[in-house]
Formats: sequence, structure tokens, C-alpha cells
Amino acid sequence: LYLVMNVNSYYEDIVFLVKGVLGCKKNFTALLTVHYFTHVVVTTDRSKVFPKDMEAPPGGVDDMTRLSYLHEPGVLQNLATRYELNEIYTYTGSILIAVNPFQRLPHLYDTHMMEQYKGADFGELSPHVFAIADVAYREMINEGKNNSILVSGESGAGKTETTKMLMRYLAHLGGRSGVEGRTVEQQVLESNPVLEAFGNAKTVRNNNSSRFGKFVEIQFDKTGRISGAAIRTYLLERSRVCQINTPERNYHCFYFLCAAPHEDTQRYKLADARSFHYLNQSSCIEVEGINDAEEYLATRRAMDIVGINEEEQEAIFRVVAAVLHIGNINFAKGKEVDSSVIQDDNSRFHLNTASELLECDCNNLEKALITREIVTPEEIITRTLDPESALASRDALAKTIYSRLFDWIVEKINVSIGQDPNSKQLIGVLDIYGFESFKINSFEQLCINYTNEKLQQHFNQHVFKMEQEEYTREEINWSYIEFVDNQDVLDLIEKV
Ligand SMILES: Nc1ncnc2c1ncn2[C@@H]1O[C@H](COP(=O)(O)OP(=O)(O)OP(=O)(O)O)[C@@H](O)[C@H]1O
Repeated sequence: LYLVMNVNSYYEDIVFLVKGVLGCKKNFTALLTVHYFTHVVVTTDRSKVFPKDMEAPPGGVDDMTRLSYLHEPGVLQNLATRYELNEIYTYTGSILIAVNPFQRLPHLYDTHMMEQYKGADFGELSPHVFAIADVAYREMINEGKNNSILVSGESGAGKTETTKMLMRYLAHLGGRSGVEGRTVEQQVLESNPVLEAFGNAKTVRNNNSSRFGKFVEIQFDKTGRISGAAIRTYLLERSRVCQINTPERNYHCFYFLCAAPHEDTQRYKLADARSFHYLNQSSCIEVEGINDAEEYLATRRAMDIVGINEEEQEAIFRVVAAVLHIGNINFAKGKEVDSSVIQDDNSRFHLNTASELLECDCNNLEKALITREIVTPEEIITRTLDPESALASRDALAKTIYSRLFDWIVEKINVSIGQDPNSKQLIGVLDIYGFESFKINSFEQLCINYTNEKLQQHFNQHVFKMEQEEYTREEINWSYIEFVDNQDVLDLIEKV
């Protein structure tokens, strides 16, 4: 198991390192380096300052296990120093820390660079995401065992970009030349735009934030060539389909479709994105750097490439449009207590259009929205719903349809990429969103945080156990390292 930790680069106020002590009476007066270039003199409490490694090279160290003081400011200072020199990668032992450069650095990822890392000993060259992929691949070949690379970090830290680079490098190592048609590795890489159109959205932190977790399994044959692949997705953020706030957006595909050529929008009876409730709850409709009309065509092309045919594409976009129409169906109070009716002609138009697009009977759809069936051992009881409950059932339907569409697309991509039933070796790359804590947290956050906690636990055990075994083997005198162990939290959730 390898870990790539992605870090955002915009923290400004956390590096407080003592540059030199000016006086030390009651309080601690120290010359501090704030945000690595501005120097200020402040008086502060002794407990708030940390010693600086005066012997560290001016450009920082490329493996942080070599730092004399391993405290948080020291680690951040080292990352910041290297970042200033455009060195975005740093090791901590076998863990790779990647700081988001927020700019394209093509020279870091070209073929020449890939060739350099091919077969090089770990640690011999500068830290790089290719080195992690290389060692995972070589261990798999030499020891015949499966390997996984875990890419973690908060939203916008660069996990998806890192995953793409890992895949590109693995495709470079295990790719086949001269194979007719599109190769497995090409198809895996080319599936990204499709997954992003349906699973990514603009958030506060990231204009192209993945709202699902992804585990890509690359399968290899005995000779180390890629023989198949599978993409597994987790925890698609369903709530986004119905609820968004400024400055966020819903999933990209909704805006792409509203900006499609006229003949397509006409077929799906679509209008401006601003006229749909699921989109206009946020004032953000357009995003700088994303041309929705062009992206619509690009998504269609990407679908062609991954084997989603014209008829299937039509069906997919019909469902996307139907979700938008469902969101515009409103309800008014019915004559009976706790009942509701379709609000007006406008809502009826959207109800009829949604049922046309979904190819279902519009009376049945209406009934499904304004009533609830309760199944008891004796009979099925049908209860009417008040307008508020009807809205909730409308949103639940939209979320379910959308998440099933997403799963269907993933399944379709998997069928077209093809898995190798005889494969004995694989490398898995896990790109999963990190811990989340908002003002208001829902069940989705609990699931996401639980998953991360579980991964963290697995990693802690793996790393600490490995280290301790090594110390014992080398007969090093060591004492147990204290670390935050949240096993109690996991036990609590798992036993509920
Ligand atoms: N190695 C890199 N080179 C160039 N740009 C990068 C790199 N890593 C990240 N970025 C930039 O940062 C943006 C956010 O990165 P990315 O989408 O990979 O984050 P993420 O951690 O997957 O976020 P989320 O969890 O929200 O999906 C990218 O769109 C890209 O502009």
C-alpha cells in the first residue's frame, strides 16, 4: 500500500518558525517568519513557538524524515520552501506529499520524465508521483502480489490530477504498442471526461470537484502488460441533484445539456439553465474556464470513444433532461386533508415532459409523486401526501434516477473496457474525497468521514506495524510512537 497525500497550497498563516530569539524575559520574544518571506517581530507565549532546524539546507529536504524537528510548522516550512522552488513533491519515508501547483507543469509529466523513473530505485531521483507508481508496479511484478495506491487529501488538493498521472504512468509501463483499436489503458484514461461530466461539479473550493469516490483496478497479465481494468465508484453525492447554494453548481452535465445545440435542447424541451429549479437555487450558472456548449460536444465524443453508442447517449441525456423537468413540478394543497395536486399548467407541462422522456405513463408518475404506498403483511395501503411530502418524494425520485444513471454509465464503461477474468495481478488506485466538516453535516458526511477514518486506520496499522517490524529486525532500541487512534469511533459506528 502506498500513500500519496495531496495538500492545498493556499494556507497563509500557519508557518510560525523561530528565526532568532531577540530576548527572553517573561514572554517569549522571537523573530518569526510568517508565510516564509515576511519577517516580523512578535511577542508570544513560549508554547506557541517551535524550534527551527538551523542545519537544514536552504532549499529544504526532499525526505522529511531527515528533518531534525518533525513538528507541524517544520513540515509546512519545508513544503513551502520547496514549493517556492517549484518542487511540488516531497517524501516522508515512503509516503509522497504533493502540493497543488495550481498551474500546468508539463515538463514534470512528459514521456522523457516517465522514462527516467522507469526502474529507478525509490529515492534515487527527486520525489515524484511516477516513483510511487513505479515501485508499486515493480513490487507487483517481482513479488507477484497486488498493490494499492491510496490518494488522499481535502477537496481541491489535487487527488484527481494525481490519480490521472498515476494511471498515465502505469499505462506507459504496461501499455501495448501496435494493438488494433483502442487499448484498455487508453479507454481507462478516456473514461475520465465522461465520469467528470456526470460526477463532478463546481464547489466553493474546486471548479471541477469529484463528488464521488473512485477505485480503479488495473489488471496485468503474467508478462506485466495491462490486460483489463475496472472502475468502481462510491458515495456519489446525491443531495447535490436537488439542493445547491451559491457559489456552487449542480453536476456539470445539466449545464452542458442546457447549452447543447438547438435541435438537441428542442428534443428534450429544455430552456435556459436559469429556468430550472435544480439549477437556479444557486446564482452560479456559468463557470470561468468551462464552456458548457463545447463540453457537451466533448462529452458526446468521449462517450463514443468509451463505447456508449448513439442510442444509449440519447437515452442518457433524456434521463438528465427528465430530472430537470421533475424538479419543476410543484404541488398545491388538495381538497382532502393531507393531500396534494399538481400546482398549475406549468407544473403539468413538466410532469408530462418528464414522463415522455422517461417513457412512462404520466398518470402513474403523478400518482407516485402525490401518494405513498405502505406495504403491510395483510395489504397495501395507499396514503395521500401533503404538498411538502410530495416535494420530498419528487426530490427523492430525482436523486434515485440520477444516481442509478451514474451507476449505469460506470457499468457501461466497465463492460466496454473489459475485465480480464484470468488476471492474477492488479494495482488499485483509490481517489476518495477526504474528511468533510460543514456548518450543517448530513448522513453523507458521516459516510465520507467514516470511510476516511477506516482508511486512516488501515494505513496507520500498516505503516506502524511495518516500521516496528523493521526496528525489531534491525535490533534498534525504540519506544512506542503515540498516535491518535480513533478505533473507538469506528467500533461505535460499526456496532450500531
Ligand atoms: N499536479 C497538478 N498539476 C497542475 N494542476 C494541478 C495539479 N494538481 C491539481 N491541480 C489543479 O487543481 C485543481 C483541483 O485538483 P483536483 O480536481 O485534482 O482536486 P481533488 O483533490 O480531486 O478535489 P475534489 O476532492 O474536490 O475532487 C485542478 O483542476 C487543477 O487545476
